[in-house]
Amino acid sequence: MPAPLFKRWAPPKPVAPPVHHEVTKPASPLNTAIETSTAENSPATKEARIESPKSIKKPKKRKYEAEAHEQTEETPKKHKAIFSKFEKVSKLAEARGQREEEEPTDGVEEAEVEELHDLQPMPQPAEVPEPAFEPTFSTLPTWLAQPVTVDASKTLPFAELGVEPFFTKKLEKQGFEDALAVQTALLPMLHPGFEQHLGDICVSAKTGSGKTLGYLLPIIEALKDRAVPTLSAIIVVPSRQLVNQALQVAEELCAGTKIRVGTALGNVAFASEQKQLVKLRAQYDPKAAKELHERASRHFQTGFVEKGGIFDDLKEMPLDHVPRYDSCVDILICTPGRLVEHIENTTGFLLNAVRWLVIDEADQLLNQNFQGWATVLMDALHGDTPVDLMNAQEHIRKRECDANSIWSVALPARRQLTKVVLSATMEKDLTKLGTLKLKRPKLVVVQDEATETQLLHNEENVFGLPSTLEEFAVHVGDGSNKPLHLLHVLLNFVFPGIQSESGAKEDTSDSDSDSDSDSSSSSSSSDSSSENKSDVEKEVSVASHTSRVLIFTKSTESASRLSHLLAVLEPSFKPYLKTMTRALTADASRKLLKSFSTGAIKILIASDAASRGLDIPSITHVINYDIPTSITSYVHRVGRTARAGKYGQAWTLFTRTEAAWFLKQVTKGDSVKRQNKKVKRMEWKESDVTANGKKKTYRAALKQLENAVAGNTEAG
Ligand SMILES: Nc1ncnc2c1ncn2[C@@H]1O[C@H](COP(=O)(O)OP(=O)(O)OP(=O)(O)O)[C@@H](O)[C@H]1O
Repeated sequence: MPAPLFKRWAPPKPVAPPVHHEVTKPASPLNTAIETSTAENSPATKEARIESPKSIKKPKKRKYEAEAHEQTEETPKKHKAIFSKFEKVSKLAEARGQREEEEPTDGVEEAEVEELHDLQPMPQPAEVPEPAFEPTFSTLPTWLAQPVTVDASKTLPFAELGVEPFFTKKLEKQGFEDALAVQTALLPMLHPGFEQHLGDICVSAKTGSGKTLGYLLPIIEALKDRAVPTLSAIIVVPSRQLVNQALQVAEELCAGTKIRVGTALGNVAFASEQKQLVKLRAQYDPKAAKELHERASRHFQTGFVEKGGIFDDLKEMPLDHVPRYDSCVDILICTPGRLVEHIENTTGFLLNAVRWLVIDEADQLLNQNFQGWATVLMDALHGDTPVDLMNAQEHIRKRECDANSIWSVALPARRQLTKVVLSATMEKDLTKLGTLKLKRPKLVVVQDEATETQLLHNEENVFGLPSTLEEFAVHVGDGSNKPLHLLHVLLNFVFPGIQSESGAKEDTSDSDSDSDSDSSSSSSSSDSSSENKSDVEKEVSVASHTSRVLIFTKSTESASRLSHLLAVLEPSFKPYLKTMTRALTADASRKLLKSFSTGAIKILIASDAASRGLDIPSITHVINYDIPTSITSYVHRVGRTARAGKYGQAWTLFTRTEAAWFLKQVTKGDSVKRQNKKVKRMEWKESDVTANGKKKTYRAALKQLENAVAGNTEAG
């Protein structure tokens, strides 16, 4: 039972001096220390010390004073009042102590005494929980932080979006009934009308969501009645393949109009590409011809004459004629490198009439920025046209501006230029977007409703995957048998039911399922595989199979090696297996992709070069044989399947050393959003993939490959 408050503060009772204390003890420090230690060891003091360390000192001091008062008769008068008070208090404390000893306190009183305890913490109101920190600011500008969002499932008839019947009929013929989500957003923003956005547009929409038609359709509609070609739209894409792909979509839409679509991708000699883009003609203008000849002669005297420039062309002109340059195309689809070459070296290649600049796969293009293409392009677009190449309107504008005429302000604007920047992995990186000199930009984000808040309020880059995509991951140990694991996936999940020529096909029903939480998914997938097997005839040939698989490797060399190994491991694949390498000409790669989309080829092995934009709707499976090097690369690779609402599967083989990055960043990281779906882990025993002599065949195939690399003629 704790002692009452007052008692603890009361000094000890004055005691009668002991007999041997006749002589007053000097108050030496040593004695004080002894006294202190004695007092400290007494039970009362111990109790007080437990209650409060402060309460130890005061009574000791007072005890000493009381003793001193009793023992010394020469107490100064001025301390009398203090001593009398002290005595009163001591008596009071003593009386109370006695009373308490006589009347034992019950629990209620105890509680009351407890309340008087001065060192007990006062009862406090319950803590008000602080709301989690939510920043009310964003480091992003408003247009990036608050994008226009469109639900990925939204579709609308093209006619409702103001598309002319001429084009709606065409689209219907192609099987496009309704506009997809990204198109429902882009068409009104690019069509002239009250919903038109008078500024630039950035678009972030998943792979295979129909971005190409979304930007091409309004441009082609606007140019439909064009009679004389003028370079009005430039579409920049990162690879030759994508140039051809966009060209195909544009040509289908332009059929029946006079719109001319040109390309610049470096597949032909530069001089002939120049002739395809710009036409030189002679214009009768004696005054201008005289001036130009005078300037040309001054230049020829200095010796600094630009080869292939206007003075060079002047030499070819008849008397009193000046060179004039006309564009041969309305829409130019090009790679950035070739575009820069034309801007710098093709006389008369002018961008003064360009009304649309489209940059597709923008994140890749801006990350590479080879030859500083963005800066060169922006200078050409926003800079002044050289005087010799100005059109009539530009000449008038220049004259009025030079004369400081008030009419210069009344002249029509140079032209309305709209930039459309698109990607499935659009990065909110202002330093990169800054090079594009965007004016009044708007960001359009196409996403599933479920992920809306996550994507919008996240300043990090978050990329969505098509909702129709199913992902699988296979751990392949140290990777020494990776080709055999790939073969296992091909035989059992991509081409189920085929008759294996190697006779090495095993049954998946005895494949070991993952024992962790993903095991259900693993077994369910095995089930789906066996369902597939029952769907197709028991033993079908590769030729009649509907699956098409795109296999990604880390380089074109590994693609070639893998192609060789697969052909040896499973000879039935050989006629349907091809490799896409950089060495292929544009024509050869176009033919290859065509036979892949028609089904003449079933397995295409490629490097990352094929990961962007490649649109072959019939691809049913993507396999990452070599793990991608970044999340963006993963998103683009797997996005080659499950396009435009079709079902698709993506498989990734990962080794022990790759597991940490892949599982943490790709399968569980926050950067990839997959609508309550998970990457399914698939596991089987190593013996499953090496059984039936496959290991032996694999070793023989490796040996053959070694010989082939060494140039041994005996190699098969
Ligand atoms: N309105 C539509 N209805 C049905 N299919 C469409 C429609 N518009 C486009 N498609 C089809 O969708 C597929 C994907 O289109 P597209 O290549 O433009 O996608 P993308 O968004 O550019 O993809 P990526 O980011 O991978 O380049 C194409 O095969 C195209 O024919």
